Amino acid sequence: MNAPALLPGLVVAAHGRHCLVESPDGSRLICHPRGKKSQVVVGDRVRWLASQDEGTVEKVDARRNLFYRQDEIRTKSFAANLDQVLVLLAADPEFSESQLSRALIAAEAEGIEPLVVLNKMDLGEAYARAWARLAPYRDMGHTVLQLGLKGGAAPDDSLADLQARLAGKTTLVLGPSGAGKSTLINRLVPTAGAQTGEVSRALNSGKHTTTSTTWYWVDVSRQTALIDSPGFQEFGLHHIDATRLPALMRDFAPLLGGCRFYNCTHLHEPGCAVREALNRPEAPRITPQRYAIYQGLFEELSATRY
Ligand SMILES: Nc1nc2c(ncn2[C@@H]2O[C@H](COP(=O)(O)OP(=O)(O)OP(=O)(O)O)[C@@H](O)[C@H]2O)c(=O)[nH]1
Ligand SMILES: [Zn+2]
Repeated sequence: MNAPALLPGLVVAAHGRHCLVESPDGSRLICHPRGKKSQVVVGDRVRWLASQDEGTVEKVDARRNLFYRQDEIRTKSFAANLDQVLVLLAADPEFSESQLSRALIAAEAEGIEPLVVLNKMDLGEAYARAWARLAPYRDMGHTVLQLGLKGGAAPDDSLADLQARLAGKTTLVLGPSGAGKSTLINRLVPTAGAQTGEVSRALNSGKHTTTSTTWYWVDVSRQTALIDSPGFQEFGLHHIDATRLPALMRDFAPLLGGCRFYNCTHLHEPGCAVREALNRPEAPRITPQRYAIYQGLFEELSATRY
């Protein structure tokens, strides 16, 4: 007897020991990974085998990239095969530069293009302040877009610009609570509610909890996808070695090689090009905020791990 054929599929949600796999025809079914080797994450392309009304994931295709972050001490969440990461911030609540920097470093480490978006354009003064705090990120070469999802501050133009950048791509959407992540997804994905309902019914046996990472198709032709992932607050970078940090920070990277010592940590060495750029008024510059973030992360990632 021939071995049964493995079927191709895409992981659109994962929860505990089971996941939801979508076939090329759009149909979805619950699969269980076979053994530890086939641990899957959202965005994985897999080969699966039907078994009664469910299936088993037999093989995970090689990943183009894998986006890591750490929710708690031990729980890590991932998504794979991403084209870009959208970090959604808002004028209010005030965003944390540390969280933003961590997300940017995590994306850079996997070669995934980050896109920073500042929402709530209608909040005049607070918006101007938040936009100014993002100036260093624009200067270091990040794409930073304006967005107004509510309040009539030219919202349609800003949304159209963002939509054009998402088209045909798979984008992971991250952001602190209250920035407008759900508002954005509901605007871009008219069927988001139905898609979420289907996933929670399949994976959480009826409980409407959106605690897991979820894939949304934006268009009926299934070319554009958004992945919604909770847990931006605790953004651990434990998979990154401290010495890699400067190369992953776009304001630090161009200065590397200008230090007197080839293995400069940029913390205390004389003749350090990074520290010379600190407080400089014009580019290339390192702001005190970014330098403090680097110092903190360096210490965090150099600490002995058990
Ligand atoms: N003023 C203003 N409020 C907005 C805008 N976009 C979203 N909001 C509001 O901001 C609040 C938070 O939006 P959500 O979409 O729930 O934010 P979220 O990021 O999903 O937050 P969590 O569900 O806590 O993760 C809601 O009351 C929205 O109506 C905007 O452009 N301007
Ligand atoms: Zn240095």
